[in-house]
Amino acid sequence: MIEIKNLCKSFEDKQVLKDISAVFENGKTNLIIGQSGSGKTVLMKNLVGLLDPTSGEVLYDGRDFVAMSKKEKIMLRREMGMIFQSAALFDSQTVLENVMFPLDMFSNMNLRERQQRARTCLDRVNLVEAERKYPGEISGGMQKRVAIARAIALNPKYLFCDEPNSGLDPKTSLVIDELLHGITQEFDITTIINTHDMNSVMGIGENIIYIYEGQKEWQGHSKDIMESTNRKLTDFIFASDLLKQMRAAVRGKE
Ligand SMILES: Nc1ncnc2c1ncn2[C@@H]1O[C@H](COP(=O)(O)OP(=O)(O)OP(=O)(O)O)[C@@H](O)[C@H]1O
Repeated sequence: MIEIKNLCKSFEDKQVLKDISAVFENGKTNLIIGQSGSGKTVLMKNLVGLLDPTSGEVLYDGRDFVAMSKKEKIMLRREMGMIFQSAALFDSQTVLENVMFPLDMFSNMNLRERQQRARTCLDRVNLVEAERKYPGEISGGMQKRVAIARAIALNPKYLFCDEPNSGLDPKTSLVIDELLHGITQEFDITTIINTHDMNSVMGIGENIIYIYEGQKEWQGHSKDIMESTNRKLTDFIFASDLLKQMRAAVRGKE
């Protein structure tokens, strides 16, 4: 579980995050949503330590991340897996080598053990057959699955995903969402996903935090969205006519 308390972040005189408190639960897919420029990326960067909050607390299972020494932060980072918007794979390394990379860097395993662990992770994302291929030889969806396999190689307690579905078609996005959701439950990970994808919001939004102009405007489950009377949230979620009609149909049936 990750908890943030009264988190504020300013750049010079511009306040981007305004007093955000929230809990991101383990075993659940926690989603951060909001308009472009609302502060989602800045929030995620404060969580993983790429930015320091101006004030407030970030607690990893009660451990105060902001107050930690550099060495303690490095230790904690080993418990974090990250999936970036672009899959961020090494083009000159095979799929297997890419997944082995964090094990090469941070584990004491011998080569055989590292290969075995990487294959187990590739198996979890149904990609064992691609282990000898290079990133340039596989599809964008497959690259994302390799990135997921790499992110779980060290058995992370916390998983951060920045726009995991960007550039993917809806069907492939669904595969990625199901994978992230499945892994989160299976390994009881605290997963935090920064997303614009409304299919993800409705499909795997177990704990959604809606940021509006740097403030937490709403928090809840995707099931609560249909019933919500929060105008800022519904204007954002149901921005398209199709979604507006779907909502009207659901509410009409009640
Ligand atoms: N290093 C920085 N210095 C100054 N301002 C910054 C910095 N990083 C972000 N900002 C500002 O913070 C605000 C929030 O940016 P952020 O990237 O978090 O938005 P976002 O919600 O992730 O948007 P998007 O959905 O488009 O990625 C923006 O106004 C941005 O210009």
